[in-house]
Amino acid sequence: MFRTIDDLPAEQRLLVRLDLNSPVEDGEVQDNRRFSRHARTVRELAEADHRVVCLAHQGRPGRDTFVSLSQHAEVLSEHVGREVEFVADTHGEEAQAAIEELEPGEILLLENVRMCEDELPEKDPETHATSEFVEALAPRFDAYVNDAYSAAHRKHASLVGFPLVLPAYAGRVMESEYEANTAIATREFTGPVTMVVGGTKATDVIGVMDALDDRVDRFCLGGVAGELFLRAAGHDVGYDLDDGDLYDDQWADNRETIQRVLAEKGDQITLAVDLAYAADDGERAEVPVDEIDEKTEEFLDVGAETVDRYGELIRESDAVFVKGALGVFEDERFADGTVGVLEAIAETDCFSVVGGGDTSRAIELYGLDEDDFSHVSIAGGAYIRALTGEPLPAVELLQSARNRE
Ligand SMILES: Nc1ncnc2c1ncn2[C@@H]1O[C@H](COP(=O)(O)OP(=O)(O)O)[C@@H](O)[C@H]1O
Ligand SMILES: O=C(OP(=O)(O)O)[C@H](O)COP(=O)(O)O
Repeated sequence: MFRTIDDLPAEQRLLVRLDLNSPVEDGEVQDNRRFSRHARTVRELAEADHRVVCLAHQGRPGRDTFVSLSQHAEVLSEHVGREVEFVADTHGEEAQAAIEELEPGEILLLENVRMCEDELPEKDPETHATSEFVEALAPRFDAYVNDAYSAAHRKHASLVGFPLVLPAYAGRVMESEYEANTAIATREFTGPVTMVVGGTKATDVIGVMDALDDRVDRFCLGGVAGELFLRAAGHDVGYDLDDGDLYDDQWADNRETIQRVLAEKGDQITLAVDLAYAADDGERAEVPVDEIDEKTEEFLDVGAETVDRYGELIRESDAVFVKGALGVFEDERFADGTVGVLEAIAETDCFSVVGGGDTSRAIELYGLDEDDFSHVSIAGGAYIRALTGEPLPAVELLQSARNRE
């Protein structure tokens, strides 16, 4: 394991890496769970009289979401309940002056770290540790805290460079995400383990099923990926209507794998028995999968019978993991599958983890209580990698930093 902020000496000058990467609409940064989660770490550090200098990224160069972090400082400040000063500089003179002026308990957010050209190239930690960026900032601090679990799959300077040159600690988000997302591999469960997999990306679903078939007793499928598996099982669904582009390319790329997974792990796989679509009057309608001779509708959710069956399986489970939505829950008419499954989980006392940036959004959208789940992840790509057992470089560095001491 790694050291956490419980192990920090008193009154440190801390460089704290957060992941505040957020949706941006019409130039406006949207508040989301990443702010509230990281605010807990930042508040705890400030209340302990550390000097807290935060580093974070937003978007990628060339994209609309690549904006300054000035708005992030305001949103973060509201969640922390203390002023978060912002400086429009990553590591130059202005940033260094603001860092020097900081008093114990004060919080500063530096500019979008991806505006610094040393940050983004994926390089090994040793190279990043000797970059101008890391060499300019590191001497200003006593220690480095990484709380950016959801970016831990990236080998960027701010994630892998500092733990080589500063004592390194995990923040509260890093700690809780790591523990929950590796639970599927590390915890012993006494009863059945169920995994609900959906969403739009077949490769994610296949990767999870391939990596976890010895840990998971049954997979409940939905979403686009679920429809592709229905196609592999011989149903006349899982292809694009007209000019859609969700199914056919994924089918061409993954057909053999989906068929292999279905053949090898069929006993563990539960597929939808009914699907939902928008009828001519715009209302939700459902059809049993066995009655579909030809796909004439765009299926946007699993049906009520499927939700009942998945609910039964969840109630029998000792642990449930969720990756990907069962339908287009952003449209209220097609939220029944995703919300029905989340409600079933919330009502049980099984160990539960809900992940995937989009899927976890359904929790607040439909008024579910986050506390009814063991863990709601704020990670997307890192969550998938954790489930499939792929290493997260920034986490490994926190672990090796501890071993070096
Ligand atoms: N049948 C479907 N057709 C189109 N989109 C779907 C369908 N089912 C689920 N989705 C979409 O999948 C998205 C979530 O998928 P994905 O990005 O793979 O998962 P996450 O980011 O939550 O891990 C949701 O935004 C939802 O609208
Ligand atoms: O939002 C993030 O990842 P996610 O979309 O997989 O959750 C992280 O901030 C990483 O961002 P990146 O995928 O631009 O490197």
